[in-house]
Amino acid sequence: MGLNNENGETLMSDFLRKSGGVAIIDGGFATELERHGADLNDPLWSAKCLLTSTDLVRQVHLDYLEAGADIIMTASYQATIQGFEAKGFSKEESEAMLQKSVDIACEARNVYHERCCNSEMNFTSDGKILKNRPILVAASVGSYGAYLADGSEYSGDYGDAMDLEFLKSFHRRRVQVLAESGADLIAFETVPNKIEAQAYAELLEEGIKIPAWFSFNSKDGVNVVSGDSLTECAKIADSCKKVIAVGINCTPPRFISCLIKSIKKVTAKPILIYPNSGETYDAELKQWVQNTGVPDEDFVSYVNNWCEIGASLVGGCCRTTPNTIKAICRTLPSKSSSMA
Ligand code: MET
Ligand SMILES: [Zn+2]
Repeated sequence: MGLNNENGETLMSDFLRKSGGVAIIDGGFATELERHGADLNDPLWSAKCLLTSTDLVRQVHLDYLEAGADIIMTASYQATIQGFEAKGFSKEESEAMLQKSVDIACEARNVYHERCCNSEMNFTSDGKILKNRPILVAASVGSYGAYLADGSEYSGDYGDAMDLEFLKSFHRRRVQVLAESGADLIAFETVPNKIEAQAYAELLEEGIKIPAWFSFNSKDGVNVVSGDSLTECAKIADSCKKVIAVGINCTPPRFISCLIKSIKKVTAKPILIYPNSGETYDAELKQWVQNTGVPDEDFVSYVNNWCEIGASLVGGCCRTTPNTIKAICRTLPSKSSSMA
């Protein structure tokens, strides 16, 4: 199953239909690698594992598929050519690393489909989901602020001197390489401001052959993290033909319903939602602070409401785990009935 033809929109609606109306996105990726012991204190963050622990990357993808995810996102969130070059890699080697992030996710999908074919049950006794279904690989692209790793990913503040052409040239080659990598779509994640959304939209118009989604983050339930208007950001996504879904990630669950309502006012494209656990990230301490986190059951208690008011792709971001994804699957009537 791919979305890579001229008509990504039709294919997305087809995918959603085959997924039972709501598709499930995976959960936190980098934080899950950390939970398995990876040390990601590095400017490359999760992409460091593309250099050191490819087996773990593949395993985490598989864990999410076995938890019920219909879409897995590659380990390329913070994989930038500039970031690899700063570590002494050549341009060719850096591009090969981006390709590798997609190859590993595709391998996990193949292994998963084999396991499904070899299993007579849609469920194993230890609670794994082995149901043959369409799976998409989304090539993750984090923001310029994520590359800077200085907290601007959550402030959206790139300074007054920032301009559109700079951001386009920063992202261009990575987006081109990922678009040719065999991924089904590009996931622009945690987009912190309007100028970066505009840069992505213009890049997509430069002959990029696969569709994309735009996912913004918010810290007040009203605007995106920079203070730019969410509706203006979502309008940029709406006007771009290559964009097949718009939504929110890495934002506390309590803000989500309000954000869905704002997005819905300006687009008819499918809305995607993958909040974090609600804990806050302290950029100075480089730690998650467990003051406002919600347990999986509470997170999951919101999910049906998000779908009722308009979300059609739901998953989790930082600090959510395969257990969160399993719980999302169990709570969605369309998913749980097909598992019985
Ligand atoms: C800071 S948001 C990170 C998003 C990325 N997909 C991950 O889960 O690692
Ligand atoms: Zn996150």
